[in-house]
Amino acid sequence: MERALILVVDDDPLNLVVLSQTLQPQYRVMTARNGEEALTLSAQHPVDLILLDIKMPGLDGYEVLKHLKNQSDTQSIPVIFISANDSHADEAKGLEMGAMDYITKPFSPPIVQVRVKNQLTIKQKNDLLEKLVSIDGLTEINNRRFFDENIAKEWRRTARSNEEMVMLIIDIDHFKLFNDNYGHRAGDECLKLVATTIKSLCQRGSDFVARYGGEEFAAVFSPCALEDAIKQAERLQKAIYDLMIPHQFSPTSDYVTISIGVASSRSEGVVDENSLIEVADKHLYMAKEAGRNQVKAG
Ligand SMILES: Nc1nc2c(ncn2[C@@H]2O[C@H](COP(=O)(O)OP(=O)(O)OP(=O)(O)O)[C@@H](O)[C@H]2O)c(=O)[nH]1
Repeated sequence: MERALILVVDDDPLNLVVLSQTLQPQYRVMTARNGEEALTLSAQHPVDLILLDIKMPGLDGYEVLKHLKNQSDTQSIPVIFISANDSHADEAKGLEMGAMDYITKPFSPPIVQVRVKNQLTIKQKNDLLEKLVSIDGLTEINNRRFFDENIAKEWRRTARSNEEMVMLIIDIDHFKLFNDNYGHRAGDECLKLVATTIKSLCQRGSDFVARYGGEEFAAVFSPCALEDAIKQAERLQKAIYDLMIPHQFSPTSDYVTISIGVASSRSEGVVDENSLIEVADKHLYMAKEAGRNQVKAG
């Protein structure tokens, strides 16, 4: 595993050197001489922990912490305050604002090392927990919770940059008949295979896929033009057919097939992420009505 990345922020160059030397054997260390630089670096790099001096010219440690907590990308980075100030009121203020720990100067290197290690252990556990609650237990792709949290974020991001965003709702055809005839266990295996195939074909940049419901999946592409998403949906449809999972009870085909509804942020009637989902769902319904094993978009 890669060594954790620690950002040390202090306006005193000597402190930066001593803290870097204290941490460097075990961790990767970046340094910042002021609050502004700290915010820039933490926005640009996947920082695991910040050691933050309180009294600095310009933005002080409290203000830096406030900015970090206001940004979704940085709000979960643990912060340990380092300060010459050993007033209990200041310590309480820092912890109240969301700092994880507080070390007073002059610091002892072994204590800094232990406190850093403790916070990194907690962060690793939190990261794992965060990952686990976003993953579907059966298919091991993102779950509905992940989808709900990210569709709104993605909508805001593409709206800000005036880009086009597309959503696919993908549904396995006649899956009840599959379960009823081959058994629930075989149904589970089929779901896993379909999920893995969909995921492997949707790996570009900020694209994401999720299990949306029982035998329904969602894929979100952004930025993406509707015509390109339709081509991708057709590729998906073919890829699932090409798996040649026997489904002799399906009135549609001898193999498992999918129907896909596609909608874009520029489709008629789409004003937010909820209407995007509704329009994609409407197109899925049309694909089912038109005979299944096809893509409908608009
Ligand atoms: N094996 C298995 N089956 C599931 C799971 N989740 C949902 N299902 C099944 O998926 C089936 C969905 O059936 P329907 O909603 O009637 O749809 P369908 O039979 O696929 O028909 P169309 O969508 O109209 O083509 C039901 O039989 C559910 O029990 C799961 O985790 N495992």
